[in-house]
Amino acid sequence: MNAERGGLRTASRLVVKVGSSSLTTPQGMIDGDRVDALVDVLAARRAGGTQIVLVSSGAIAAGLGPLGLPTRPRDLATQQAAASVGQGVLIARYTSSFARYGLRVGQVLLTADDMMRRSHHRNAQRTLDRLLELGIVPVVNENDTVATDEIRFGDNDRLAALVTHLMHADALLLLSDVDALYDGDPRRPGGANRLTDVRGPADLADVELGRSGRVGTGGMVTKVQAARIATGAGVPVVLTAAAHAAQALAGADVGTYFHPDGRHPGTRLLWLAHAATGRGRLHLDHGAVEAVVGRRMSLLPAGVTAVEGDFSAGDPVDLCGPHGDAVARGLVNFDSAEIPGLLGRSTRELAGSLGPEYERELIHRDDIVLLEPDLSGASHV
Ligand SMILES: Nc1ncnc2c1ncn2[C@@H]1O[C@H](COP(=O)(O)OP(=O)(O)O)[C@@H](O)[C@H]1O
Ligand SMILES: N[C@@H](CCC(=O)OP(=O)(O)O)C(=O)O
Repeated sequence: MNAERGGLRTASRLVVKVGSSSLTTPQGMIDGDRVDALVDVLAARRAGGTQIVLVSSGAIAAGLGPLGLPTRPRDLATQQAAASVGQGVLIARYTSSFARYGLRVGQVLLTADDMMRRSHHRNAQRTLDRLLELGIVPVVNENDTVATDEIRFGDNDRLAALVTHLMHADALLLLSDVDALYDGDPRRPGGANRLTDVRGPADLADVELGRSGRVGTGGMVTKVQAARIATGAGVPVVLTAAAHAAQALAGADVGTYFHPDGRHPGTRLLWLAHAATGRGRLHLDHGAVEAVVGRRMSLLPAGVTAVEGDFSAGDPVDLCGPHGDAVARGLVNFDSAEIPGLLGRSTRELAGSLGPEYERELIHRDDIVLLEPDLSGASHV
């Protein structure tokens, strides 16, 4: 075992995320044996005093069988109906499985909004902290039944990374039906090579990130995004198969180890960077892009040429350059309906005609993160 992987053995707070494919049968039923096998590993670790937050997918997949659906539905309403049925079945199974060890579980359903808005975020953190203090194993999933297409995570990989950061966990374990990240989809003929370590984006340059299997949603793209969120916040990540969970937690050389890069960005900007996409778009002229991206200044109405979308003050919006590409994301100070009347005007002029409350930036510099133009949507925070 190398010293770095040993950190998983000594971690006192862990987030473990398990994907749908590791918990359900091809017929859309919970695979009780696999749930028990995972719980055996987690309960053993709990007995050693480690606090564990379990982020579990599988609600939609577990709802397919009971609803008589042969495959995962494509439309959101049926997915939500399946999740509504499946989440109950899933949590019941975890409850009885952990009860074999005298452990209780607490169901925590979160939305992207809960991760993004400061007050919700604090609330989620307090609840999870309290559950851990009480010796409960929180079982987290996205609140699929209320999430809409625009604001949902859809996969639980990024949600798990944000929970890791929120809870100041020492490590994140991502469990899937594949035993590691490979340089290409291992299902493809010809085979692929396992990556044992990822130290930064350069190690991923030649990796083909394929789509998900039958019941999962994110595939490797969201797992790598999740790993970047967590490692960017200074937390190591191991990606491996659920069957290797015990070895991974013992620090053995299984799966792929994503090394932390040591930076600890503020929680708020981390949510902003990795929240669901902006609720609207502000189009900036060259000068405004230079000010916001180049000099890290606040965004003033004078540099905005157009606004798109229907959003409220406090919502995240994407800031687009003259070619339409999103270069930054920020929490806007005005409703979308108010903004057209402010565009191109100086704050002094606005204050003179509309009142002193308009003498402010559209987005304050402290509420802006810059976006990387790559697959991750991750940012320089
Ligand atoms: N480069 C890659 N390395 C490993 N697995 C990959 C890669 N590209 C695509 N995959 C596929 O991603 C799948 C796991 O993603 P997904 O089905 O979303 O899992 P989960 O339900 O566990 O979240 C694997 O079954 C694998 O075939
Ligand atoms: N919240 C959803 C997660 C969807 C999903 O398939 O996620 P994953 O298996 O982690 O790719 C569910 O419980 O079905």
